[in-house]
Amino acid sequence: MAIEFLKGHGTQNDFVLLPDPDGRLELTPGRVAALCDRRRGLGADGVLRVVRSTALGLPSEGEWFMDYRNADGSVAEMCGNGMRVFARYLAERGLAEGPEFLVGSRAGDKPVVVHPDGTVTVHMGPASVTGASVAIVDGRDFSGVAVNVGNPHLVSVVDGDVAELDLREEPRYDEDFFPEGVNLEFVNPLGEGALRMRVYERGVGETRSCGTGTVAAVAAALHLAGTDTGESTVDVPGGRVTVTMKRGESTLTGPAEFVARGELVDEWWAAQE
Ligand SMILES: N[C@@H](CCC[C@H](N)C(=O)O)C(=O)O
Repeated sequence: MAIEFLKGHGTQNDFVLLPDPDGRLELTPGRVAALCDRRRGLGADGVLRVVRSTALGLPSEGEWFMDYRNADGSVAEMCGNGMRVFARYLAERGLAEGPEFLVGSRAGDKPVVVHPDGTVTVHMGPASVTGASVAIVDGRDFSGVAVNVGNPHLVSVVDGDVAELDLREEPRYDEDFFPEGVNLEFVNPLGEGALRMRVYERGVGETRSCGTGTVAAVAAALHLAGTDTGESTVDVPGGRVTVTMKRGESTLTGPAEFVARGELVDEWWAAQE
């Protein structure tokens, strides 16, 4: 059976899409890690399996479910950049009707709007501040705001330029506070309604963008300013997104691009465990 794939990205957070409407693929952690490997596979930060909600038996009112996996093969609740790419794929393939529709995720159903220029707005839902903790980079402590966007984040506003941080190794964090692991964002305010951000993603490493991370960053910045309402651009190494927050409810708008499509080699797929 030929297995189709597409390669796409949202602000250079890149994904392999696997259309699998009836949930027939045996998508093991080993196969996900092999697909995402930039030398022995296609290379990506994560995999987006395009599957009907009914095929997975997961509760969703949307016809389609974004089954997201990190590059190390782990499952995560939500991926904001992936959701934009996923929504554009459904719209362009004619699998979803109209520019506005619902997509299922492990963090709940997300209303999406695919704009005529190919950018996508995702209604991300609540971004909840859950406390305070500390990330340690290169022996330096960075206090941060913990934010849940369906998945866990710790956002640290940094005094110096975020470009100077060494994120080759995973920063340390309080494992008692984040028993499921955490995505770590480092942020510079750039003035009213503008942030710059770098991120070290759980299950991946440093990526060039993280959509849920940008929402967490804006929620944390607003929280520190004593509000839960506002709008901000977020510049990441891979581009720019815009986040709005209204009484803790968020939207994420940004690009969704496709690079390639093709078929996996059957023998290669079969050889992965
Ligand atoms: N890149 C994603 C987030 C993917 C999941 C994350 N690594 C986790 O484990 O929670 C995004 O754009 O939101």
